[in-house]
Amino acid sequence: METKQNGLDLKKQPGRVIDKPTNPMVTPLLNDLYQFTMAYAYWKANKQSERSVFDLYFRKNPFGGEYTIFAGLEECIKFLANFKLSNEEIDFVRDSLPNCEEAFCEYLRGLDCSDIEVYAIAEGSVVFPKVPLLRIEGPVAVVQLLETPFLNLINYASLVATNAARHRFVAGKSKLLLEFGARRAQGPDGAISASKYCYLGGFDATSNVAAGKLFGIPLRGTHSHAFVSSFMSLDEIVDKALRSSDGKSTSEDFVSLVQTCLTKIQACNSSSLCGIFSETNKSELAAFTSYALAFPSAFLALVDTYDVMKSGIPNFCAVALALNELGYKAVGIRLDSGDLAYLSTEARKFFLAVERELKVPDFGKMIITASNDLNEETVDALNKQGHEVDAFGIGTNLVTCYAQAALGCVFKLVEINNQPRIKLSEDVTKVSIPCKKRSYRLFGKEGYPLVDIMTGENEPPPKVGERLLCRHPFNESKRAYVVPQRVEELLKCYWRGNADKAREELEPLKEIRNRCIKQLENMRRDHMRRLNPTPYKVSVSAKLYDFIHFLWLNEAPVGELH
Ligand SMILES: Nc1ncnc2c1ncn2[C@@H]1O[C@H](COP(=O)(O)OP(=O)(O)OP(=O)(O)O)[C@@H](O)[C@H]1O
Ligand SMILES: O=P(O)(O)OC[C@H]1O[C@H](OP(=O)(O)OP(=O)(O)O)[C@H](O)[C@@H]1O
Ligand SMILES: O=C(O)c1cccnc1
Ligand SMILES: [Mg+2]
Repeated sequence: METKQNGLDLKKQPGRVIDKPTNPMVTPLLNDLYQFTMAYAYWKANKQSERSVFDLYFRKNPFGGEYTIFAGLEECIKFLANFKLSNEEIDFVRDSLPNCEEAFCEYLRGLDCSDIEVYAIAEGSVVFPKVPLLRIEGPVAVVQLLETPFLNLINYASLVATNAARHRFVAGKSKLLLEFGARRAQGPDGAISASKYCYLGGFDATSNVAAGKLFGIPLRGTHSHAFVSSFMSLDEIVDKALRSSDGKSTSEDFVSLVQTCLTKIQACNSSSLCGIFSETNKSELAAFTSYALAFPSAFLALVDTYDVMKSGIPNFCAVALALNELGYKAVGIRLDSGDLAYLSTEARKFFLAVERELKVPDFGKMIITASNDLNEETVDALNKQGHEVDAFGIGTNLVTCYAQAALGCVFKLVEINNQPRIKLSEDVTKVSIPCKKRSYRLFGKEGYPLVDIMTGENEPPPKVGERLLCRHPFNESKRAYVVPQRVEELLKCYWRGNADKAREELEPLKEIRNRCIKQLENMRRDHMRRLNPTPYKVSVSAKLYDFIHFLWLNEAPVGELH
């Protein structure tokens, strides 16, 4: 039987209060039925406590790339710390299993994760296929009950974090990336998880208020077309007074001030301004003016409701100039349709012309935000054409991971009762790597990671400056000697029921995000490029290679030809 901590609450040990999972739906029942049927069958066979080791890993990087961002670990640890089946849940399991004996229910009632150990790569790390992201050890029936929830918590988190990182890569470091996906995400958890993990993957902010509150992610937003089209005319604006930013004076009629500014722009004889517009849409001007009255120090406008260059931009500039006269600085515009390269360039020219003609310092530096079905390809295309966008608002393609539906992490038994296990397949990429293993990242002379290597648990670790043979796990001819300049052990202990032994603390999201950004910056550029990136090498030690192939031959039946 599992060793209990004498009824001690695992999540409330001194100095180690671990919250519940973010989503209250994450309970032991968020599981596949077969985990419970297997748990029952293990229990019937009196095998439930056999010490097992499982690896959680993926087989192929997503989005046609050669890297993945590991995310979701914190939620797994929260799940472990709070793992307990309620009486109601046990009743449901009893009713869901045929012939369930009461003694099994008693066994379930006593289960927690005090006898589980989890070793993991730090969340936010750049990771590669086949290398375990997590190694989970414990009584086989309990570990089996962790498979589905862990995969659920890691698969989407890592996929969307990787998607975010890829968008960051094409957009470049200097651009502001805003996640706008809540309305298009796959349900409430999709929205909350997307906001969290897009931030982890390098986005700057989210429009999702709940995610801002839950995780402290910066909130950003503009306004929608509905706000613009809800206005009919300037006469709707009743309270027209606006105090100056220093509070020393008040414009009693900000609407007239805006109209005067519009006339000023119209009267400019600059070739960049005149001829572009004559009459602008007055209901749009009313909307912008109202928005500025509500947010004089954070004014920005969605300028594509009627016509970007003939109406939206001149109207925005009129309101921005009026604000400027009262000591405020407008923030900028959002473009949500049309040719974003062309329109952003034209908008910038217009702002610069206003700066020059009307002598308004920094007017040319207005922030131009672009949105509308953006994805890696469109951002890349915009870069190639040349554009003046400062911020990208990205929703649907980012949070739904439109380019790839799932990461495909798996959870495989690699050892039980100290006996290594292997899963064979016709497809070599699906053969599991047996044994309780350690893994290391080896860094080269230039500071970049060169190769990840897995070894048996008891092999001596790779040493700096010492030549080491790294072998492809399945392809005999692929091997290389490496002399590492730095060695980093990848798997660290994040959970053990026995709180007296050291384990890694859970980190704030911001630190995880920093790790992700730093590690991505330290990858060799050819692994990162979008077209035909070079695969990063994942290897095993010579000893583990030999053992894998010995076990493979041992387990694979010899065919007979007739
Ligand atoms: N310069 C550009 N190069 C490549 N793609 C672009 C460029 N500008 C915009 N896009 C993308 O082209 C698509 C245009 O979308 P769509 O055909 O729906 O037109 P739209 O501008 O939204 O028109 P509408 O106002 O009628 O909705 C979007 O996915 C957008 O991100
Ligand atoms: O395009 P996404 O990447 O998903 O970004 C979010 C979109 O959501 C908003 O409008 P919405 O799409 O609801 O309306 P619209 O398509 O008419 O602009 C916004 O204007 C963006 O277009
Ligand atoms: O704030 C915005 O501009 C926004 C938010 C969500 C979706 N689209 C746009
Ligand atoms: Mg849209």
